[in-house]
Amino acid sequence: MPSPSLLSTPLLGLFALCIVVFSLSAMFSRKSKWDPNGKHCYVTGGTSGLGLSLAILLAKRGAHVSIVARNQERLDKALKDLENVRQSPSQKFHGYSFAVDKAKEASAALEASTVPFDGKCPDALFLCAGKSRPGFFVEQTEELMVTTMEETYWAQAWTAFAGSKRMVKEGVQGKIVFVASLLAYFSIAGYSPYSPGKFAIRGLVEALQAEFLMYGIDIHIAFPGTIFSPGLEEENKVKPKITLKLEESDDGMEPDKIAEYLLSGVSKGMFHITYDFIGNVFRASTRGSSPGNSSLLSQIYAFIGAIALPIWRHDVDSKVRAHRDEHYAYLKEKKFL
Ligand SMILES: NC(=O)C1=CN([C@@H]2O[C@H](COP(=O)(O)OP(=O)(O)OC[C@H]3O[C@@H](n4cnc5c(N)ncnc54)[C@H](OP(=O)(O)O)[C@@H]3O)[C@@H](O)[C@H]2O)C=CC1
Ligand SMILES: CCCCCCCCCCCCCCCC(=O)[C@@H](N)CO
Repeated sequence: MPSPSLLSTPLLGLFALCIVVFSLSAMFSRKSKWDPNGKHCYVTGGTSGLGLSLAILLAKRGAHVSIVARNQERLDKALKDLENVRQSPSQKFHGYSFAVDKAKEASAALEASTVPFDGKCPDALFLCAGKSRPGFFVEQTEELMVTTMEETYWAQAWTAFAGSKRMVKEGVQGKIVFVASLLAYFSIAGYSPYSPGKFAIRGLVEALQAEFLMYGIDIHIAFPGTIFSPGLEEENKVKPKITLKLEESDDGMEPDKIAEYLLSGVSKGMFHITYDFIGNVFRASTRGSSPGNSSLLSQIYAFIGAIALPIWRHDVDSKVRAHRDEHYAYLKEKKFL
C-alpha cells in the first residue's frame, strides 16, 4: 500500500493547480465595477417590492432615477421615498404612469423619461415590472394565457425593445437588466401562467447578450426566489394550496436585500445573477454555455445539484401525487368536472 505521504503528493499538486487556475481567472476577469453614481437609471415597476427597493438603492448611490408604473398615487409616494434618500441637489427623480406590457406605452414611457435629459436615453434599464397570477393550467382561459404572457414577458421585453433601439442609435453603451425568477430555470405545479413568460425572458437575454457585444451594451438577468413584496401578498390570495406547499423550502427574502444582491451582480458584470444557495444550484445545473457559469464554484454547485435535485424532484412529485384526490374534489367543486 502506498504511504499516506505518497498519496497526498498528487492531491496537493491538484489542489495547488486549482488555486493557481482560480487566481489567474480572477486576475483576468477583474474589471472595474459599474457605478450608478451620476447615471440615469430607469426602473420599471419602481413603485413596489423589488423595483421600489432598487430605485431607492440607486438614488442612495447617487443615480438619477426614473420610475415607471401604472398607479399614479403609488408613483407619487415612491418619488417621496426617493427624495428622502437624495444625495445631491443635482439628482433628478421622475415618475411616469404607463402600462409597460403594451409596446406603444413602453416606448412612450421611455421617450418621456428622456425629456429631462435633453432627449438622451437612460444609461441603465432595470426591468422589474411583472406580475404573477398562479393557478392550474386546466382552469385558464385563452385570454388569461395571453394576458399572463404580457404581464411577464412583454412587460419587460417591450422596454428592452424600445430601449435597445435608442441605445444603439445614440451610441449609449448602457445596461439592460431583466428580472426573471427562479421559475425561469424550472417550474412547479401552479405556475403554468407565469413560468413560460419568465423562461421566454431567459431566451431573449441569451440572444441579446450574444448580439449586443457588438454595441457594448451589457445584458443581465436576475433569478430571484420568493420576494416578500406587496405583489407576493396578492398572488398568495389566489395561489393553489399545493403550490404554497411546494414553495415552503424557499425561505424568501426582503426586497431591500435582493435589490442589494442584484445591484452588486450588475456592478460586478455578472450575466446570470443568482445570490442564494438554491439559485446558485439551479443556475449551475442549468448553465448551458451562458457566460460566467463555468467557474470552479459553479462546477461545485452543479455537483451538489446532481445529487440534491433528483432527491428534491422525487419529493415534489410525491407531494403532487398525494394531492391528487384533493385536487379532483376541488375541480368538482369548481364545476370543472
Ligand atoms: N414576489 C416574488 O416572490 C417574486 C417576484 N419576481 C419578479 O420580480 C419582479 C418584482 O416583483 P415584486 O417585488 O413582487 O413586485 P410587486 O408585484 O410588489 O410590484 C410590481 C411593480 O410593477 C408594476 N407593474 C406591474 N405590471 C406593470 C405593467 N404592466 N406596467 C407598468 N408597471 C407595472 C407595479 O405597479 P402598478 O401595478 O401600479 O403598475 C409595481 O410597481 C417581477 O417581475 C416579479 O415577477 C421574481 C421572483 C419572485
Ligand atoms: C438543493 C435544491 C433544493 C431545491 C428547493 C427548491 C424550492 C423552490 C420552490 C419554488 C420557489 C419559487 C420562487 C420564485 C417565486 C416567484 O417567482 C413567484 N412568487 C412570483 O411572484
